[in-house]
Amino acid sequence: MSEVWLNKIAWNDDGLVPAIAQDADTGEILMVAWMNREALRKTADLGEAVYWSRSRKKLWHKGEESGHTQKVLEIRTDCDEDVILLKIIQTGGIACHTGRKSCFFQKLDGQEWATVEPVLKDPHEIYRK
Ligand SMILES: N=c1c2ncn([C@@H]3O[C@H](COP(=O)(O)OP(=O)(O)OP(=O)(O)O)[C@@H](O)[C@H]3O)c2ncn1[C@@H]1O[C@H](COP(=O)(O)O)[C@@H](O)[C@H]1O
Ligand SMILES: [Mg+2]
Ligand SMILES: [Zn+2]
Repeated sequence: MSEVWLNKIAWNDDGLVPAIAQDADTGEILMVAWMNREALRKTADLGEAVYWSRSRKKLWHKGEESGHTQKVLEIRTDCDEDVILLKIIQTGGIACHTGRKSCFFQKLDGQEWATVEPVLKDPHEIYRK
């Protein structure tokens, strides 16, 4: 198989690489998750973000439950090929399972982490649990 492009990635000891999802329009960082080989291959094939869930130990097609899929416009890696950057369009405008746009909603304020982004939708309405 011609998977030279996948061999180039510096997979960690668990066979994973961190993947950053960035809003293709605004440049905002929406989330960071993990990919294994299969996840990256599927992401490229599908044109939608597929991660590896470390706790659930399975491929995770982002949005499979919430509908908040991520359309992938571009896949990049960095100079030493140990991180993946996805330029995406976020379906529903919500990447985070807390109902916020971005997972990066906590900001250091002195000695405390302050929540600085609004919940756009109640997670109980997004997830049936
Ligand atoms: N939807 C999310 C979600 N969205 C963004 N993120 C971020 O992505 C990171 C995923 O990396 P991890 O390896 O820590 O993921 P994980 O711990 O294996 O995932 P969970 O066990 O938390 O589900 C998290 O740390 C969050 O910052 C999410 N992490 C988990 N989920 C869960 O994924 C499931 C499916 O959600 P949808 O994909 O939106 O349908 C639901 O159960 C959600 O709770
Ligand atoms: Mg987690
Ligand atoms: Zn989140």
